[in-house]
Amino acid sequence: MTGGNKTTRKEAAAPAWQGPPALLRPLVLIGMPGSGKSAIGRALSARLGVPLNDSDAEIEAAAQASIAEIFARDGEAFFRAGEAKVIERLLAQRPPAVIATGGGAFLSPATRAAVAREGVSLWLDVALPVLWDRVRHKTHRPLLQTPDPRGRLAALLEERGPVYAEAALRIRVTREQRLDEAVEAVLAAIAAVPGLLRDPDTWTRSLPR
Ligand SMILES: Nc1ncnc2c1ncn2[C@@H]1O[C@H](COP(=O)(O)OP(=O)(O)O)[C@@H](O)[C@H]1O
Ligand SMILES: O=C(O)C1=C[C@@H](OP(=O)(O)O)[C@@H](O)[C@H](O)C1
Ligand SMILES: [Mg+2]
Repeated sequence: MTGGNKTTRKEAAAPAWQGPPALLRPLVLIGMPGSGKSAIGRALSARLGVPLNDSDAEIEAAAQASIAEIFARDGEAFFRAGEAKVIERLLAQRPPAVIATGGGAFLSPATRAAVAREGVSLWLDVALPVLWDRVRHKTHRPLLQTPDPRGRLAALLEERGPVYAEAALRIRVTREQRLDEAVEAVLAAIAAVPGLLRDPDTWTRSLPR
């Protein structure tokens, strides 16, 4: 630990963006629970000066209930239908936002088609042991409230991996990578996509060497 000194050189070199919204199309983060969609999405949106829309948070606000309550009260199918509608709506919002999806959202063929049409998808690919360490002490994910949550997580990764692989972009995030480093890796990947970032050179020039 570095104690209370929170202002590192890297943080000082990467302030929140003050210019016009940098994204020209929505960027849709996909991946397993614990892959960092919400956390990376939040930091990346501040970096780019665009809104962060988290589909789970939108659903919770609309239903005035937590994801766990919605699963228990209305069932997963109801949640999935709401999730698909919310993502369609977020894709149409302007200025284009960073959209953090829930881990199961990209499994819907209709959602995959809408994302490919309107935006750019990016898979945060994180290995099972890292995912497990991040989610094991959390209780807000109903799919993992089972007698064998690690087994469930492994099964979900096995089943979903080939579908996540359909994303336009893929970033492998390792255990060693800090959140700000993962954000820079995402930025480098999206700067290489034509028509996604305004003035992509601005972003690649600011990357640490
Ligand atoms: N690159 C990273 N390094 C360290 N911790 C991370 C990283 N990405 C995410 N986390 C942490 O892992 C946990 C799960 O992340 P979260 O963003 O909620 O994942 P998701 O939305 O994909 O389920 C959070 O506590 C978050 O702060
Ligand atoms: O993987 C899933 O099917 C889910 C992931 C959760 O979001 P995170 O991926 O942000 O944890 C949330 O949407 C819900 O609990 C279902
Ligand atoms: Mg999330």
